[in-house]
Amino acid sequence: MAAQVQQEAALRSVDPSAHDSVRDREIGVEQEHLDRVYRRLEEKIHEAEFLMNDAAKRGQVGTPGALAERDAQVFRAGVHLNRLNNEFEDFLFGRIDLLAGKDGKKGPDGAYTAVEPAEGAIRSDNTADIAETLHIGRIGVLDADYSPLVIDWRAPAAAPFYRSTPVDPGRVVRRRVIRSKGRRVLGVEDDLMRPELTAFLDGHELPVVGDGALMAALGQARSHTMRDIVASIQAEQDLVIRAPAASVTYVEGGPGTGKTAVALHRAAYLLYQDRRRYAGGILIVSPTPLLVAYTEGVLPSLGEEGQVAIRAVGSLVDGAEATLYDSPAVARAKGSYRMLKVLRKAARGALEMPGAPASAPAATGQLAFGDDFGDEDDTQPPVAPASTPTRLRVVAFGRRLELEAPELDRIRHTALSGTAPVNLLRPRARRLLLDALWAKSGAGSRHTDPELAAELRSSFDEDISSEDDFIAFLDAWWPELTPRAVLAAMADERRLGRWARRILNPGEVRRVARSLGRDGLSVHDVAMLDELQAILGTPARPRKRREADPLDQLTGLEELMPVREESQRERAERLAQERTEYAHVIVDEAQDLTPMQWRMVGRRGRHATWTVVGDPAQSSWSDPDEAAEARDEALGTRPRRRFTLTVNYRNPAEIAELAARVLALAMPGSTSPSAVRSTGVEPRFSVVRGGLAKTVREEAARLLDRVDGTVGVVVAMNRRAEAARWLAGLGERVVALGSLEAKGLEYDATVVVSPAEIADESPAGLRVLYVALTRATQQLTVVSQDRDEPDANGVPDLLRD
Ligand SMILES: Nc1ncnc2c1ncn2[C@@H]1O[C@H](COP(=O)(O)OP(=O)(O)OP(=O)(O)O)[C@@H](O)[C@H]1O
Repeated sequence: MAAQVQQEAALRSVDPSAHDSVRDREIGVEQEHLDRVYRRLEEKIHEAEFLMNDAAKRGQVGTPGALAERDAQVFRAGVHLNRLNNEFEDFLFGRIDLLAGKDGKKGPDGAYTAVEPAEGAIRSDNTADIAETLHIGRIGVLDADYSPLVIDWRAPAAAPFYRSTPVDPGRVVRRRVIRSKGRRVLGVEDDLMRPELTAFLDGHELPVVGDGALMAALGQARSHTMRDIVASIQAEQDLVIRAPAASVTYVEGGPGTGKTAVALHRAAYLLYQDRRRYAGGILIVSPTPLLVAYTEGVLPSLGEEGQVAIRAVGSLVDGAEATLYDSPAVARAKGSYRMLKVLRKAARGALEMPGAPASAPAATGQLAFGDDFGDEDDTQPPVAPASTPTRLRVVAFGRRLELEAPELDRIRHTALSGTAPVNLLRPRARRLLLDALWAKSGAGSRHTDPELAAELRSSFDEDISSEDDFIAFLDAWWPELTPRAVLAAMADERRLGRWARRILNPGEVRRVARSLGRDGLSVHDVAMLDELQAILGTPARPRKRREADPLDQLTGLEELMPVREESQRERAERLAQERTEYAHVIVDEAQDLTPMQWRMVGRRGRHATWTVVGDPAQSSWSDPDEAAEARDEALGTRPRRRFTLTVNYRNPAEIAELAARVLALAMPGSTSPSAVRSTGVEPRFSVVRGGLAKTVREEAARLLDRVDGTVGVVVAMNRRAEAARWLAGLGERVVALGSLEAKGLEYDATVVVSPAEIADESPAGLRVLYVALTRATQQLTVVSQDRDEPDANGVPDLLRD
């Protein structure tokens, strides 16, 4: 509540009488500053280049260390300018005007460190002078005299830009957001933190321009990619972004409270704080490829690439990419802890059917999902069980030795006792076979001299191990199993039934087996593959020698300039690809991870610090308690630091209010976040007339006319394909998506089709409907069919007050 009061006060504190001439003058002021920043950067490049040329001419290269430092300086300045010119639309985006501080201490970035104003900074007639002005940008730039021209947004001196509120303003009098493109300043928006104060800057009263930066940002049309919020991060969000990285930072908040945005900005902040530590990589786990695609531009816009991997939960295992959704019943079986027990049995049981394919069919790698949601009744041909050798025959010392099926079974059973990874037990099984054959041969009892007996035994082992029949037998009887092969083996209903006895019920066995017989992998299959990899283990292989990397040989600047930049990025990408463990793991939409997925993600952060963001009210997983247990297991005993975000920046109050009715049904007693703005546009209710397709198409077209940006049409999962057809020809601004795919995304306007259908499609359906209803930034239309039981105004039963 306190946070909301602060927000509202901040938003009211704007001078409405600001004239365009004042605005133009203030844009001019900021333009001058931006010009100075660019001049300084160019100066730095020239300085470095001059030093280098001069040294080269005179042949005075100095120490190798000094030369390398100078080369690096030129390189850094070049990269800076390049990035400023090409990548950052709004490199300089903020400014704060501050009162004099309590003491005169300066920090490493050249700014005063005091947070509170000095006594007497505000005179008794409520006037004051601005003592310090700081500009905030995506990277820091110092002037020739080391005074700060631009402060990096992640530096401590930039914190008041985000933290100051009218309730707790600190030294900040005016906070300004600057909009620029390339080298041109386009606009400014001010918020007054001390509206009661008349402040002077260089003898002139401080001018105030605009309607407030946050509102300007929230009112902008949406595109299909997320924007960074670096210019308007709010105080409660800033606390999370800058929270110390130790242990686990746990963030909860309702829809639209900025959890995803905060998670991404936190990654950039952590890298800035301790780049060396996070060279070990930061992993961001996202629920869907659609959300990955939506968010992956944010970090590059903050100047961070390479060190951060954003991966969908279905793409965490190298070489596997989920392309299918499972039906709710199958997902429940595959995602729960019960599946862990089944996999352990399957990994051991699969040894008995070595004919299983070595790998399942390759995934397509597309972002689209298959259309098998709810198709449990499709019949799939069962996979024919392959045979296991049931007898071992070898010849030793001129005698034929045999082991029959019961003996082989006993040996396998002994070899498999314990929990060691199955693939690592092959040497043990081999030894047990040799022991049994040796016993059969009776040779051991013929020699009483232990030394002679040992020698004989050793040559017996050597002879047999090199026999082709024995090698072929071992390969067939104890093959090296791959996770894919075991998963494929589980597609056989009879086998799966054996492995899942008393764990899954017969209906679950049938459905899971059928789902595993399809082409392609589901998100839940990927977690199973990862678990199997851990259960099976990878036998050690002889190491390949690493090829010499020509980059390791580079020393001179000519090579450094053009080659190094490109190749370092390539190398970072390669390393990121190869990485399986991370220094920090950020889990977005954490409420959706199943126990099996938590185990998979946990393996990637065994030694990591964590940031976990989520909203239990949006969970599409049916058993939250089981998931919480798995989460706690993955995070271990690390201490938790908890934050709650309370303000909804996405939905106008009119939409948030409607969604809150569903929240009351989905999670009675929970509170929804308070919407930061209202648009005066109530949600629209439309009842199907002349067919569902026609109605939805008309409503989507209507919204396309009313908003500048995107329109999302959210349908139950099994209607995705037909919904895409309904919208054909309406253009790229409109998309159809299944209820589960809507997670984390947002649109200017949405059409939610048949709330009852979405609510009924899974045990977590009401929470999924809550997600669907909270995707719009401006307008929402709800289309009802008969099963929604709309009233005279078209309001469906589920959404009535
Ligand atoms: N401080 C801010 N300034 C400007 N825009 C903001 C701010 N905070 C959040 N937003 C915007 O609000 C919207 C919602 O943010 P985000 O998607 O991060 O919320 P969320 O909590 O992850 O939502 P959900 O739980 O529904 O996925 C985004 O458009 C984001 O850019």
